[in-house]
Amino acid sequence: MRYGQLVMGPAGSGKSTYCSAVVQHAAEQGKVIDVVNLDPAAEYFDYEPLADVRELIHVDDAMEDETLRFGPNGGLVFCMEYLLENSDWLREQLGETEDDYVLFDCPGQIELYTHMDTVRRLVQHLRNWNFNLCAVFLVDSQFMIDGAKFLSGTMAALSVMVNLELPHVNVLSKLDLLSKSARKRLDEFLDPDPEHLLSDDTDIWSLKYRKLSEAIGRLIEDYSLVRFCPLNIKNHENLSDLLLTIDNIIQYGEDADVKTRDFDEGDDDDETNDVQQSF
Ligand SMILES: Nc1nc2c(ncn2[C@@H]2O[C@H](COP(=O)(O)OP(=O)(O)OP(=O)(O)O)[C@@H](O)[C@H]2O)c(=O)[nH]1
Ligand SMILES: [Mg+2]
Repeated sequence: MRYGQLVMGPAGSGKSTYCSAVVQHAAEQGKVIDVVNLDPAAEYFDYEPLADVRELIHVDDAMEDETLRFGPNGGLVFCMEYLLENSDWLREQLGETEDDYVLFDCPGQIELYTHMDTVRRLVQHLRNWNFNLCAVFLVDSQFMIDGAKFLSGTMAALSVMVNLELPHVNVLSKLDLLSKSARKRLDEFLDPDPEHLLSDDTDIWSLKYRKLSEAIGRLIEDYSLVRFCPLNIKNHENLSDLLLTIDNIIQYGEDADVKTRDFDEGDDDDETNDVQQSF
């Protein structure tokens, strides 16, 4: 079994920065976590990727091609399709090492996750290659401190959850950038009461669609559909807690122990040894 996080979220939500921080955090504990860049349009990240989709196809290839003539968005969709058609490339790059832990730094084009099936098909491949995956969906906390934006961010997260059918963790990123008063307000959003959140919205559009917004808010609340983990990437403890949550979901660590016993000692007649091992 191998382990992976599919790091997703809107453009600029902090995906690549999160990947670097996780790699560094793991390294400080003597663990190796790799990152695969899946963004064909990436210009900058400061991790050393295990694999980089730009070596297979770059968004410029799709845009500069005389017959394709894509713009940046269509180009990106084309590149992701191309990656799927050439999934053997990714498979080779990933190798077959047991117990590997890989972060997949995805592009920031939200429609790839919300309603297109590109990422869903990628997930299928990764599962076939023995990856235990968790979707990590980042949303910039700066956009989440007003009622309407919070609902819209929540709906985006929900639509990814429904589309991908993967274990899912939502993360409110860039907490370090929030002012003190904004951080206080954020508490209201972490355990949201949508009716209260929407009571501040007074513009005409909000008033007109108030009932609809309230109904959506109630749905999210009543069914506990979406929860967010706040992340201040500069706070080690905070990052540790988040990673622990994710590691539990993908059973990182647990499976590895079980496997050692099952396969290495399964044929061993010495039962006392087995018993000792399990404690
Ligand atoms: N202060 C602060 N800045 C952050 C944090 N995360 C990201 N940033 C900044 O936000 C900008 C975008 O971050 P990226 O990590 O490139 O975001 P991304 O989601 O990978 O962006 P795309 O790949 O373009 O979709 C960069 O200038 C980062 O330095 C954070 O936790 N705190
Ligand atoms: Mg990025």
